[in-house]
Amino acid sequence: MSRDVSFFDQLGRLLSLEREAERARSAALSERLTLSERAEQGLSVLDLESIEEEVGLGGRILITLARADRAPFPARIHNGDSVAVMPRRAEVKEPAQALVSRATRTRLQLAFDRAPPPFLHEGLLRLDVVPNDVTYERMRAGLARVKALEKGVERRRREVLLGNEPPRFEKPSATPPSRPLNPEQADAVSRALAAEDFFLVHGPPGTGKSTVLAEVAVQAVARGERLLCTAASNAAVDHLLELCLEQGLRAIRVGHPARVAPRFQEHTLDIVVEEHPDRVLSRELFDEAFSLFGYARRQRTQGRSRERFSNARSSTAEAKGLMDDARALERKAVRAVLERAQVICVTLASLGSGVLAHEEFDRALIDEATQATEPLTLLGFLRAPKLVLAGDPQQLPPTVLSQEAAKAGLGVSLFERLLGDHGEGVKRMLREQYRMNARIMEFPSREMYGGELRAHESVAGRTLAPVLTPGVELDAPPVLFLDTAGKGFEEQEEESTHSLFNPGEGDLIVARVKALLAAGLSPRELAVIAPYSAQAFHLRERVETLSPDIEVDTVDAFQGREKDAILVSLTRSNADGNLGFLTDLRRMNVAMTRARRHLFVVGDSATLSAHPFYARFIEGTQSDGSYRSSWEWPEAEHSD
Ligand SMILES: Nc1ncnc2c1ncn2[C@@H]1O[C@H](COP(=O)(O)OP(=O)(O)OP(=O)(O)O)[C@@H](O)[C@H]1O
Repeated sequence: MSRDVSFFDQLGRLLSLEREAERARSAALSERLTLSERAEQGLSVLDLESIEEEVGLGGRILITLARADRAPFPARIHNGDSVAVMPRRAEVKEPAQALVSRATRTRLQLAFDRAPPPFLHEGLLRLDVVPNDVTYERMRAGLARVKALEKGVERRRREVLLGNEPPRFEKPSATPPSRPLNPEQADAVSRALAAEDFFLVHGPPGTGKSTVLAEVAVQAVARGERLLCTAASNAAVDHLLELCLEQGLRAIRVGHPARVAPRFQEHTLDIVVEEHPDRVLSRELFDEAFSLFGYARRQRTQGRSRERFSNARSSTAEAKGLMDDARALERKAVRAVLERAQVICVTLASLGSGVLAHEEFDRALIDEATQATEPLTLLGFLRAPKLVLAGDPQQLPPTVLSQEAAKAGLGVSLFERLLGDHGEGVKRMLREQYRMNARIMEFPSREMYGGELRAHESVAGRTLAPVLTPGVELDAPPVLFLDTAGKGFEEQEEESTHSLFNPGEGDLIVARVKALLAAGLSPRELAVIAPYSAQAFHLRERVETLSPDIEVDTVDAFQGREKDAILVSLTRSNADGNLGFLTDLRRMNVAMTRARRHLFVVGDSATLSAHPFYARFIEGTQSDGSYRSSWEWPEAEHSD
C-alpha cells in the first residue's frame, strides 16, 4: 500500500483523540468524586507532612512524606507513579511534580528533579496521583521528525516506513550462534542481522523471541555495533537487560530507579554513575549546596533583619552556583558511563529523557512491539537506522482508550502495519515453544497459529504431578474446563466501574486454589486471571487471604508472564449469549497460553457456546476427558 507523509499527521490526530480520551476519563473520575472520595479511592492523599529530606541518586531530592496521624495509605500508590504535591488548604499556582521512589504502608518517598518549593516544608500537604503528559509530547515531536526526514538516505528510510519502497537485506552471514538455537530462531537471527532497514520476529507464546533478540545483540556487538534494547514496558526492558547481561554484554539500564525491578538496580545508569570519580566529586558539591540552602532557609525564618536577608540571598546564590558545577560534573560522569556501554536498555517513552537526548545507535531491538502504538515505536525508529521488532500480532494489541482512535489505526502496532504493507517476506515466525505442555498448546496453536506450533520435548509432557507433594491425588490434567451451565451463576455489574464479576465462578476458583495449595503447589507457581478487572479485584480480595504470593490479575496485565498453574475465570454468564470483549480472541489466546503444566478454565458453556471459538474449545475438552461439570465437581462443596 502506498502512503504519503500525511499519514503521520493522521497519527498525530489520533494521538490527540487518545489524549482527550485520557483527560476526559480522569476528569470524569475527579468530577464524580469529592476530595474525600478521591482520598478513599487512593487518587489523593490528604494531611501529609514531610518528615525527611536527603539527596538521592543523580542529585534528585528525596523527600519522605507521612500522614500527620501516621495512618497507613491506601494501596493504590505505587513506586514510579507521577504525583503532584500542594498545600492541603492554600491554593498554589503550580503544584510540585515528583515521582514516587519508595511507597511503604505509612511513608511515601518522593523524588524531585529540582529543589521543591518551600511549601513542602511548611504545614500539611495534599498529594494527587496525576496522569503523565510527557510521553504524548515526545510522540508528537517524534512524528514531526519522522515526517521531516527528507534528504537522501533518510528519505529512503521514511519511504520504507511508509510502505512505498521495499526493505533491503544484505547477504546473511553464517556466524555460529553463541547458544543452541532451533532452526527458525537461527534463521530469524541471521535475517535480522542482514536487515538494512527492519525485520520482524513473530514469536508466539514461549517461543523465545527475547532469546532471539539477545542473540542478535551478541552478534551485533561482536561486529562492533552500538545497540538500543527497548520496549513499551519496564518489565520487557528489564527482561532484555537480563538476557544481555547473561550473555556477558556491557549493558546499562536507563530509567528512573523507582521503575526498574530491584534486582537490576545495580545496572541502572544512576547507580553505575555513582561510582564514577566525577560523580563522587559532584556529590560533595551537592551536599555543600544543600547545607547552604538550609542555612539560607534558617536565616529567612529566624526573624526579619536586613543582614539575615542579605545572608540568605548570598548563600542561595552560592548554593545555586555549586549546584550548577555539580550538575556539569555529573553530566560528564553520565557521558563516560554511556560511552562505555555496548547496549543501552530503556523504555520507548524514556528514550526522550534528557540523558539520552543525543544518543544514536547502530541498531534498535524492540521487544513486545505488537503491544506498542506506532507513534511510540517510532521513537525507537528515530534512534537507529536498522530495526528488529519482535512481537506477536495474535496477542493483545496496544491499549488505546479512545475507541475512535483505535478503530482509525492507533490500535495497529508498527509491527502489524509493516507486515501488512510489506508482506510475509519481512518476518520470521518462531514455531517451537518452551513453555506449555503439548495439550495446553494444541488449542491455541490450531486456532491462532494455523496449527504450526511445536512443543519442545523438554516441555511437551510436563504435568503438575512432579511439582506437588509426592503421592497426592489430584484431578489436574493439563487442561481442565469446569462448566457452570445451569448453576445460575449469573454475571453481575459493578456499579462504580461497570466492570463485570461473577461470585459463583469466584467460589469455584477459590476452592481450586485451596485444593492446589493443599496438594503442595507453591503459591508462587499459581496465578488467577480474569478478563474483567472487577472479577480480578473480587478474586484478589479472597485469594490474598489464602496466600499473598498468589498473583491475581487481569489477562491484559498478565501478558508476557507464565506460571505452572493458571486458573482462568471467564466471568460471562447471561441468557443472551453476550460475550463482550471475550470475542477479542487475542485476549483469550493470552489467557490460554500462560500455563506450563495446568490450565484450569471456569465458564458457562451455555453462554460461551454462542461463539464458535469457545464452542470448539469446549468440544475439545469433552472429547479428550478434560471436561468437568460443576454439578459433579467435588471441590464445589468446599468453596466457602
Ligand atoms: N533454542 C532454545 N532451546 C532451549 N530453550 C530455549 C530456546 N529458546 C528459548 N528457550 C527458553 O524458552 C523460554 C522462553 O524464552 P523467551 O523468554 O525468550 O520467550 P518469549 O517468546 O520472549 O516469551 P513470551 O511469550 O513470554 O514473550 C526461556 O526459558 C528460554 O530460555
